[in-house]
Amino acid sequence: MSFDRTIKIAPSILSADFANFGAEIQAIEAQGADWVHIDVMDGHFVPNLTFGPPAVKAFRPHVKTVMDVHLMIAPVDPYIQAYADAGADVLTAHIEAGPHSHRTLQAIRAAGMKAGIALNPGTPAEAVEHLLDLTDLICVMTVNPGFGGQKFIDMTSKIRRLRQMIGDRPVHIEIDGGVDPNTAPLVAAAGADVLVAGSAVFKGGSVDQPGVYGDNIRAVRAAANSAL
Ligand SMILES: O=C(CO)[C@H](O)[C@H](O)COP(=O)(O)O
Repeated sequence: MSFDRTIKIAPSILSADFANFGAEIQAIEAQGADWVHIDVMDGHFVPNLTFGPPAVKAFRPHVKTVMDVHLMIAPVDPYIQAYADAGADVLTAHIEAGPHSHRTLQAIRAAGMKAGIALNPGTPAEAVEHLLDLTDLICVMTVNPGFGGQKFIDMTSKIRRLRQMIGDRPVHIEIDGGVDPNTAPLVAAAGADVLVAGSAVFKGGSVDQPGVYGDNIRAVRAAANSAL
């Protein structure tokens, strides 16, 4: 996985047809998705339950791009190897999930994955300042995590601050929650390069009408690029 700061669209399969993940992943990739975003929720760190390592392993053969796994679980450390074995390319843990994020990021890299750290809307940019040399991606939540389809919370000043703190390090800033053609320009202008979008990509489409996914992905990408 090489680093660049061009806009990347990462559809969240939280908004896909849960009875048809393989075909949904193939459809979004064929329609221009750059990464595939997988939301792992434990019903404890967030009030919703989704996938575990066996499901992520089952998605792996369908993902030809980047499998971006976002852990909304606590604790994280006991499960890092399981997600490496499942084939995650990027594994992101929340800074709020435990007291030892420094150790967690080291363990994710040691297991052969890119290491991400996510911040809830209430967590300031400075919380990850000591982690910048250990992280490949900072995920800025623009909703309170747990569900798709929520209203965007403006975190543009946090994104700007993070980009300033990151300097010339090869660190992605990913935005997760409420990203659509209206909000994408705000976050792109502030310095984000990976845009997670669930509802905005999957709305109106299906594996039988995959062109809608393509239209939706192009609309988010064009809106983001128009701000650069
Ligand atoms: O992490 C998430 C929720 O915790 C989802 O990835 C996120 O909400 C994307 O969905 P949408 O684009 O519909 O807001």
